[in-house]
Amino acid sequence: MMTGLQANHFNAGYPRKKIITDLSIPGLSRGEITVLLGPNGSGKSTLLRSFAGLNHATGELLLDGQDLMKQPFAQRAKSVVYLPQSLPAGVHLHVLESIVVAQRASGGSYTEKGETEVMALLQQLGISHLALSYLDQLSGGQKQLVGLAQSLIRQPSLLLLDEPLSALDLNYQFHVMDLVRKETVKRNIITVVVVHDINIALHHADHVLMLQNGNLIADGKPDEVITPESLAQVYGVRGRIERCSQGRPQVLIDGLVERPIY
Ligand SMILES: Nc1ncnc2c1ncn2[C@@H]1O[C@H](COP(=O)(O)OP(=O)(O)OP(=O)(O)O)[C@@H](O)[C@H]1O
Repeated sequence: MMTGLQANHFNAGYPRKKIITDLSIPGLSRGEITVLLGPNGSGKSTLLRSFAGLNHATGELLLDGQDLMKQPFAQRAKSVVYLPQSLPAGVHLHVLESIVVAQRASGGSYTEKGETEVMALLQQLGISHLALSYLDQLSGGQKQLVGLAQSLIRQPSLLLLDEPLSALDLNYQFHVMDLVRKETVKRNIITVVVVHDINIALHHADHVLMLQNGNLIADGKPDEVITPESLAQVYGVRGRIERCSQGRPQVLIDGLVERPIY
């Protein structure tokens, strides 16, 4: 049986607006982080939400050979977790309660072992001191970390994170991507993360997908996908790939291409 995630002739969008058309992804492996890149409005959130069954979509979406599109929503929600760009506002629960609710939503029950697991996760994320704080009293970055804890505790096979770093400082961005990597490997799950920072993708991704106008225009290893040519074509910028002192590639942007594509 083929393990991992595969999409065939996948279409997604809104009642009067097709966004993703005839997209095929040959394979995203378990134990790997895939970063989904693309300009604003290119369809990244639409694609992630439709993988989670939250948007209208057609086509085939195979998780370990099983077509998620044929599963009832409740069944799909046991293996696929989508973390939106921001948590819903006005939820008057404290952090611990909100994570217990997430755990129960996936069929888990709050046992002593479960409680130890929740506290260990909060500790790893550096937010155990916030366990009894109310969600609506947290900073944007703290809310993102709680959202990540709620997602991980649900033990998905497919973890979809929509801009989980956008409110985090530089140190936390690295810390969180490191943690996501460890959890992805330890739990042997498929993780797809939307980020805008190309250097985060170069540094942390095993695999990169690049979207433009709802089309998948590149799919491969970070240094195969992130090239001066793709940066010019997709983002309309002139970029160089240089090596930092530790030999890692990083992108430097010199300016816009003369005739921007968009
Ligand atoms: N609920 C909706 N109804 C109709 N059109 C929508 C809806 N949500 C998004 N769109 C449209 O779908 C297209 C893709 O939006 P999407 O949010 O998927 O892009 P994105 O790549 O995630 O963008 P960003 O980087 O800005 O978050 C845009 O043209 C947007 O206007």
